[in-house]
Amino acid sequence: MTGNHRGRCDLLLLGAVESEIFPMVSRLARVRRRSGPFGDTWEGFWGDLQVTAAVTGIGKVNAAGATACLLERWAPSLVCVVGSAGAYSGGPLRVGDVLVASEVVAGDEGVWESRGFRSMRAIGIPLAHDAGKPLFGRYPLDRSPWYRRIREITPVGAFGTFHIRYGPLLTVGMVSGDERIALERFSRYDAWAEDMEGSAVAQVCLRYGVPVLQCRGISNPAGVRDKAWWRLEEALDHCHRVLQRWLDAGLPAEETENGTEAPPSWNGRSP
Ligand SMILES: O=C(O)c1cccc(C(=O)CC[C@H]2O[C@@H](n3cnc4c(=O)[nH]cnc43)[C@H](O)[C@@H]2O)c1
Repeated sequence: MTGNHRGRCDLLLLGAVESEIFPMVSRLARVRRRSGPFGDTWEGFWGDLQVTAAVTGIGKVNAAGATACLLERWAPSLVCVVGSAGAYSGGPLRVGDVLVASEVVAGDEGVWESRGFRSMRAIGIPLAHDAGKPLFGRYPLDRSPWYRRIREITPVGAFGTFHIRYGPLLTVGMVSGDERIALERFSRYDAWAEDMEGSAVAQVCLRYGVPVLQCRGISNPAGVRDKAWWRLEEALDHCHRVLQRWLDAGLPAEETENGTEAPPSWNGRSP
């Protein structure tokens, strides 16, 4: 089915490529596929939760375009990004671990001079605003009730054979191509891992006032291009297991004394 469908969902699940969302789509009930301007969506149910899943394509432009288009059409209560990431060796993550982003950092914006880089903050130009406060490319994801809830459902530490950690994720347009670049990014941005979509999705969600969670399995050490070191399938499987635990626990409904609370807008603010 194609067209300009508009609807609503509790959860919008986004991955850059099909393998990042298909295992979750296959676990939904009553799945229905629809074509849209940014590719196909899959609508289904996880218990009572109405879930829409979509593939954004790789990189920030694909991710931002798809996110804006999907938010317009589906008005989700919550967005969740799943996928893989490369871990910086100076941080606590190892291949197979799962990183839940406490903040996502835009790693490409700023000024590149012969003597080094200057951040958006250093040049005084914000990339977005949250409740009137300028944001220069670091988007906190740890202030929503959903983030607090998932920390309770899946606390830091061992989860079967791997570890779950909560920490900063850097988004880059160009993957770290060797260990020197990875080390430089680790020191400059104070992030534990890198991906290619996270900050773009967060920035668009911020503009729409929709909260977002981001969960990535570590597929490789950042800066290592030799695929013999990569464990992509394992990383995605671990990421999906964590997401499944959240969904089984009833995300994204926010239970309160009075029943289900209206979702707060971005960053835990009230609408
Ligand atoms: O060919 C390479 O050297 C290479 C190195 C790292 C990643 C790629 C990709 O094409 C994967 C991009 C895809 O996966 C996420 N991802 C996974 N690991 C990393 C990483 O180390 N650095 C940045 N992104 C990574 C990313 O979000 C994309 O969706 C190729």
